[in-house]
Parts: sequence; C-alpha cells; structure tokens
Amino acid sequence: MSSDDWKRQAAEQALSFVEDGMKLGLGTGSTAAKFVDLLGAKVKSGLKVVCVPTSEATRAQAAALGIPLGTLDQHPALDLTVDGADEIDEELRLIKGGGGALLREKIVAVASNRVVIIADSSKRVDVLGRFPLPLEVVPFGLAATQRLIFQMAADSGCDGEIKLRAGADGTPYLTDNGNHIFDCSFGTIDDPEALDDALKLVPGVVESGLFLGIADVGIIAGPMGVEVLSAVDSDFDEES
Ligand SMILES: O=C[C@H](O)[C@H](O)[C@H](O)COP(=O)(O)O
Repeated sequence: MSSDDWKRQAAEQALSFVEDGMKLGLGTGSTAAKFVDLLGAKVKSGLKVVCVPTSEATRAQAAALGIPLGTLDQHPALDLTVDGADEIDEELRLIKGGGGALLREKIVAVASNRVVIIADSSKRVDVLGRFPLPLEVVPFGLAATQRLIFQMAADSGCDGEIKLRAGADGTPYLTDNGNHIFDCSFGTIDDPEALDDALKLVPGVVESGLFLGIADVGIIAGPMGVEVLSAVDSDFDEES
C-alpha cells in the first residue's frame, strides 16, 4: 500500500463523522481532496450537506462534484471540518499550510464544532518542526517582517532559515487572500504555544500554520492500520 492508499483510508474513516443535514468545512491538500471525492459520491447518492471550502482549489473540486457550497457569511457556525495536516503530534497539535491555505483553513476550523484531521502516518511526529512552519504575511514590508519573525522566534527558543515561498514562475507565491508565505525551518519546536504567541505579535504576520487546541480527532492511516486519536481537552459540543 502507498501513502495515497493510506490517505484514502483516513478519508473513508472521516466519512463516518458526517451526518445528513450537516454544514461542513472542506480542507485543502491531497488528503482532504480524497475526502472531498468520497463526499461527492455520497452527495450523488442522496446525502444532503452544505460545504464551505478552505481554498479556491477545493471550491473548484467540490463544485465539479456537485457538492452544494456556501460561505461562512451564510453559515458562520459549521458542524464539522475535515482537513489534512503537514504534521500532527500526540496532543493533536498541527503544522498546516504546506499547500498555502492555512488562513482560510484556520478560520473555517475555528468556526466548526468539530475538527477531524486525516493523514497518513508519515505526518505523525513526536515533536513539531521537521516540516518548515508556514506563516502567511502581508506583502508590505516583507524584509522588516522577516527580521522581526527571526527575532521573535529566537526569543522563544527557535531559529533557522526563514524563506519566502516561491510560486511556479519563481515570483513570490500568492495565497488565495493575496498574501505571501514565509516557510520557517526552525527544526524542533519545543514550545509551540510560546512560539505561536510570539509570532502573533509581528504586525505583518496574518496567521501561523500552528494549529493548537483546534483538532478534536486525528485519523492516521499507515502500515499498522488506522489509528483514531481524540484530543483530551476537546471542547466538542455533543449537543449541537
Ligand atoms: O495548506 C494546505 C493544508 O494545510 C494541507 O492540509 C496540508 O498541507 C496537508 O496537505 P497534504 O494532504 O497534501 O499533505
């Protein structure tokens, strides 16, 4: 079996969290895309849901599959979001944003009663930081923002290369929100909460790819089978 098969297994398992009539957030990336494909098949066979996509790519995929779409302005509170991750630790803390969608993903996840993260086992880590941490930044004042990120990260015990992400044509990568991304190779992030708090103090940083206390369930598929992890302090509301 390949990582593609494991992504699909995790996506299949996530379908069991979906109920008729739900308002869903749809994540971005190759793993989330598998869930969107499976959801599209369910919608074709009669499942009624309305979905808010976290990127233009996911919007296009879902629309092509005939999945009913809405916006967070129409549906400010969602029942469930299913999304992928670049890294996931034991406490369901995540690094996201490898596909550039971190800002919309975080807005949609935080608006959701329950967040289910699907991943193949290569994403599982003991300590976050092997994957460079993406930060969405406004295009204005990039060099000053980069300098301050470096300083704030150093104060929280992290340092390493901070690289402006390039798009396919070599120009700075543009997010769906018209912003850029710095990929920060900090290595081991021993205190993700402290780092996240520090990065939020940098005015040019719109959002960080650290998703802390957001995921309720992690579904990890790999050679050992499918593992379902639940967050200890999940504030998921069973009643709503
Ligand atoms: O911005 C992209 C997202 O955070 C993705 O969910 C993340 O990069 C994982 O993507 P993939 O499932 O393709 O590894």
